[in-house]
Amino acid sequence: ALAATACGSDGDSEDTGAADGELSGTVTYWDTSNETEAAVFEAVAKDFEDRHPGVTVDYVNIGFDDAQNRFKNAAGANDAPDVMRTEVAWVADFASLGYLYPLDDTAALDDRDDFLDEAWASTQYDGQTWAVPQVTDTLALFYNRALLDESGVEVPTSLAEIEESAGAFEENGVTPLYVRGDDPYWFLPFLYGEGGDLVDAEAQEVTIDNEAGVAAFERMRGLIDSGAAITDTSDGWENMMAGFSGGDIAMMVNGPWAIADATAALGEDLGVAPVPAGGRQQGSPLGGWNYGVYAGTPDADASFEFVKYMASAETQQRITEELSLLPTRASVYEVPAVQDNPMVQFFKPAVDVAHERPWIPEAQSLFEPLRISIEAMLTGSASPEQAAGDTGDAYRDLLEDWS
Ligand SMILES: C[C@H]1O[C@H](O[C@H]2[C@H](O)[C@@H](O)[C@@H](O[C@H]3[C@H](O)[C@@H](O)[C@@H](O[C@H]4[C@H](O)[C@@H](O)[C@@H](O)O[C@@H]4CO)O[C@@H]3CO)O[C@@H]2CO)[C@H](O)[C@H](O)[C@@H]1N[C@H]1C[C@@H](CO)[C@H](O)[C@@H](O)[C@@H]1O
Repeated sequence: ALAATACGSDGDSEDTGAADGELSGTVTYWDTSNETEAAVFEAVAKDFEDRHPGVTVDYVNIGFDDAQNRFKNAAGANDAPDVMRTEVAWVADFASLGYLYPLDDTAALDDRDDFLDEAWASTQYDGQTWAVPQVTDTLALFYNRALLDESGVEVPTSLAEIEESAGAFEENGVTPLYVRGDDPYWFLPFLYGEGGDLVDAEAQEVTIDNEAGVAAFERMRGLIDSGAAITDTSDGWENMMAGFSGGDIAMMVNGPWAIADATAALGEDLGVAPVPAGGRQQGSPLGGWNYGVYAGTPDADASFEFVKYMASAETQQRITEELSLLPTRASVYEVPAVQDNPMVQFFKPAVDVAHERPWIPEAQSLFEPLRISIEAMLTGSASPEQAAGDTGDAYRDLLEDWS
């Protein structure tokens, strides 16, 4: 039975025909966070029950791989979770399919002006708000201070400097850099570093196979051929974290979701810096996550109040204090405990200059063809030029009448 009274954040309650202040129902929340993050996100989600004894929170961690398809399959079968951790590039996709609840006039959207512009942008589609921001992120260079000091290497600011450092590291049996070859997101700093991009959404033009795009594939290929970087076409996350945590690899490119594990392994030896520049400039992608409400959620008021609680300044502060993930509310960056967090001090300015992607429904579908082309290049079945060209051809198939 649904008896729901929406309680505003200041405790007043509009009676929606139920016992005063009583919110009831079940909220199933699908989370994609990694193992270390999940411990915190589950505890935070379950604490909602203390505030609303009539509500049961069913926290389900489904991991990241295939999460997008799993939600779409579940929604297509009208069997989706009430609230879904929605990656910034999934919002337009899910909304265009009618799978998300429009949140503009619901309790889920509280103090909307407090959200960072770059986080808010990914929640908008076709003039409406389809999700509420959770965390924002970008990629950075994680390095092991002890290994750099032992080899007398300064923190590199460019891929060329990383190639130059290979000799010094080799003398200590250390590999300079790990670059993921199994996750196309990790290709973006190479692409932006050459002044390129996947597409030009304004001009409706595919640009991955232009001169800058080809240069990016060549830059990645060259870094690996030089011996300065190692990579894999599968199990990249596990291999990267094991090598970096174990001291075999001096540097890795990664995001805030890796801070907790990297800090546990390296402690004070962990340093972070901007991703190294390519041949033209330095650039890193903007990523992140939002809360989406399933369009067919049966206990809508409970789902809205759950999202309002999870995206609240109080909850965001707790998540940053426990995991060093980046808040999406400006007010949370004013809290001393957040201001004093060295990881926030580094990543917030990095996010402010990160490269935004076009929030169009097709945006998320550009990565799989890129992943396939990168794998072909790394396994030697495609030259950098062929890899760029194959990706461009795949994009033109996906994006009808784009040039
Ligand atoms: C190929 C995939 O391309 C896209 O994904 C992009 C994504 O759009 C980009 O924004 C970016 O995401 C960042 C993210 O912003 C950043 O926060 C971080 O996330 C952390 C969490 O922080 C951390 O908590 C934890 O969760 O761990 C997370 C993961 O680290 O890192 C993410 C990048 O990993 O990069 C993604 C590309 O990977 C598609 O959306 C699909 O996912 C597609 N895969 C499917 C394609 C299907 C066939 O079409 C195939 O059948 C299926 O089997 C495949 O699954």
